[in-house]
Amino acid sequence: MESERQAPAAATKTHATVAKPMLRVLAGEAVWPPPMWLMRQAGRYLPEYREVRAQAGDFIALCTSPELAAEVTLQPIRRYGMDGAILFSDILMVPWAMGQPLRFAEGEGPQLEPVRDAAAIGALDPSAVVANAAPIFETVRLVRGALDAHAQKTTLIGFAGSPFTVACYMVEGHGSRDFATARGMAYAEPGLFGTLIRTLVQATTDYLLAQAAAGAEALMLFDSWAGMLSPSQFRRWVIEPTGQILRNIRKVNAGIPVIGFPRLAGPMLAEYAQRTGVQCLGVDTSMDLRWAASAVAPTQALQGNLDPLALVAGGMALEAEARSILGTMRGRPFVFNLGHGIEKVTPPEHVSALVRLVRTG
Ligand SMILES: Cc1c2[nH]c(c1CCC(=O)O)Cc1[nH]c(c(CCC(=O)O)c1C)Cc1[nH]c(c(CCC(=O)O)c1C)Cc1[nH]c(c(C)c1CCC(=O)O)C2
Repeated sequence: MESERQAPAAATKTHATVAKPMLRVLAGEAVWPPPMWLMRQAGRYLPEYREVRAQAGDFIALCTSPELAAEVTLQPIRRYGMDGAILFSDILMVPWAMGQPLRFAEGEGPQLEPVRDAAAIGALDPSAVVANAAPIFETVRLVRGALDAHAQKTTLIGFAGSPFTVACYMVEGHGSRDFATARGMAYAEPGLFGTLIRTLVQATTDYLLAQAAAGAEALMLFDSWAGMLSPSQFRRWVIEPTGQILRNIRKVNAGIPVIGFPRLAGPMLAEYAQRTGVQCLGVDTSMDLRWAASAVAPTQALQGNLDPLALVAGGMALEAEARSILGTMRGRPFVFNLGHGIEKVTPPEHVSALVRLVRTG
């Protein structure tokens, strides 16, 4: 879309999806009150999620059981009427689908068999992702079918991790404060690290396009650890691969909007916004929204950035933070969200209070 102000909804009614508030925002329109959803909105803070999770057994089984994964995707939509439904899966399902052994150990987070040399990286099979991730695309089909059946205005969001963040876990083998092994490899063996990133660009392109073909209406790239990089490394390992994925997607799917979330990017957000081709920028809690609005094009949407801990606290602290965000973003294409994933200790009724507050603008 060329300008902030769009034709009235009536003029575009022939395309039912255009009326969905989140898609209008991603197309550059300042819809008010803003559409909202929350990162990690399906998860352990919801008793109904914990029930299905227990039924599924382990986390990967849940991600690869289409009926159960569709059910947990829809739980926060039923409970809160969110404008966005994010596919229930995980960014590490791409390495899993390329053949890297993965498990989610209780209380320890993800554990992967690290890939640190040419043999291990060469053994990864990006061309196997679409076949191995078939149950995940089936989840997308089921969720989209359920949303369409109820003529819901909720937008179905597909996602992947960005190559850099996924590579961090693949090289390190687990979560880390600083991902020093992965970032060290990027400096010491840029050719090898580059091979891993290129493998991930291919796998991620295919994976996202398959989600779009199955019914995802928007896509999001999570780059949780982008903010650890120096500016030159950020250009090389975040902006370039993300831009490549966007160009690859555009060759096949000209229209699907993409949200990029380079967490803790700071002032590098401006270059990321200009050069990657994303329609919307996810902004983390640390970022001043007024600055972010000045750093991106007026038709580029912003999404964020309530502190997940304000949502845990609730009450006046939550209200003040949420109102400040709304006041700053009024008049711009904006999707209300958290600045990072919801905390598992979040009282579900605080989410209800937030939804009421945002809905009244
Ligand atoms: C880095 C990252 C991961 N996964 C993800 C990221 C990027 C966003 C971020 O920075 O938080 C993204 C993600 N993970 C999950 C989703 C599902 C959709 C949603 O947002 O509701 C999404 C979009 C489910 C999940 N992914 C995970 C859970 C918890 C598993 C469980 O239920 O036991 C869920 C609901 C596990 C996971 N997955 C990952 C870690 C580090 C962990 C362990 C930490 C934790 O347990 O919260 C990797």
